[in-house]
Amino acid sequence: MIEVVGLTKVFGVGSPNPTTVLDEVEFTVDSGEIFAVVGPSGAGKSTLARCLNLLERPTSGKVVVNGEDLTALGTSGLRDARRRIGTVFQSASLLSRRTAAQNVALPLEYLGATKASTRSRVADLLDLVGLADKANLYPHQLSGGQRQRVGIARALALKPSVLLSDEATSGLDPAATDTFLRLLTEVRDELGLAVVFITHEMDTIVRVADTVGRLDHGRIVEHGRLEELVLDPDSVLGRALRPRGPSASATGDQTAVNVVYNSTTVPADWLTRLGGSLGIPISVLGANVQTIDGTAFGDLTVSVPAGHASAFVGAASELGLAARVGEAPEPDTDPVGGLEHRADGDALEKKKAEVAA
Ligand SMILES: Nc1ncnc2c1ncn2[C@@H]1O[C@H](COP(=O)(O)OP(=O)(O)OP(=O)(O)O)[C@@H](O)[C@H]1O
Repeated sequence: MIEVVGLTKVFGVGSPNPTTVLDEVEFTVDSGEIFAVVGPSGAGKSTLARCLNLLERPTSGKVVVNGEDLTALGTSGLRDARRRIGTVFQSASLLSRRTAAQNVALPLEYLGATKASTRSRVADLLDLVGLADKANLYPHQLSGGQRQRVGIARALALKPSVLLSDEATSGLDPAATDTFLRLLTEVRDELGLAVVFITHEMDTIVRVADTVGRLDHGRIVEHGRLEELVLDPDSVLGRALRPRGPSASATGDQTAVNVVYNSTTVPADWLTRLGGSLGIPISVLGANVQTIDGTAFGDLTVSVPAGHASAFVGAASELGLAARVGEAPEPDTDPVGGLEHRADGDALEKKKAEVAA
């Protein structure tokens, strides 16, 4: 379990122009839970990742893992504390002159583990991520997805209780992303990890997250369980998690109504029922239905004859749908920033050095 309490990072403290990049960030991730953090470019995601794994000292606030405040530790304690949080970076950040097995062994060697115990643990870890047969290959001989799996194995080498995934699926093709996400949920379940999953890819969140937080200007401005956010017509995150193409517009004598529902609380034939009970024609102008954890979540815009919109909203609410007059609103903020960003060469080298240190 990881608890983040009042986490604040100010760059340039004491300078004339200090910059507050993280501002009282708070969240808790239980063991066995995946918490996704999403936010536009510049929101503070990388800084949050670096403060969580203590590569960066927060200005104030706490990072508490299984009851122990890691931020209170001195420099020598910090080295040990880092072991409790394993990190998978963007582009895996493997050392190019080491084989897959040697990369996974790195944290163990650093810890001073014996050669025999390192060999056995590395074999187990590569087996866990499905790469036992690639142990002696170098990073350039592996696919991007395989490199990320080596990254997971390395992050798990010291048996952390928290796994931090920092834009780890950026740049992976859909199949490799699928494999990575499946592996993430498997290790979460098998090892009971608390996972902090930092990303700008909303579709990955829908597939793995239990809870989601939206970071904006260094603050968590929205936070909740995935299913609740998806069903909330007023949530910026919810709208971004329900991607939908443009809807047709309601014609002159019709009114558009936006409807959001989930299949566990709404009868499957809700549309027919509403049309029948109200005695009006209902047309679908646009729709998205997606399945999260076996439950279908729908977001529709329908048109009803003008003058019947309020009656439709009332009847829909009685059936358990969230309905309101108007088209589905566009997000007022783009929570993902819409950018693919990749670590540049220097940043990668820096991260590699940090991992190796
Ligand atoms: N060392 C630093 N000194 C001063 N400002 C910094 C420093 N590092 C980051 N920042 C600023 O903090 C803000 C957040 O940066 P950060 O890299 O954490 O955002 P991000 O959400 O990860 O962005 P992106 O998605 O584009 O990578 C930015 O405005 C950035 O300029």
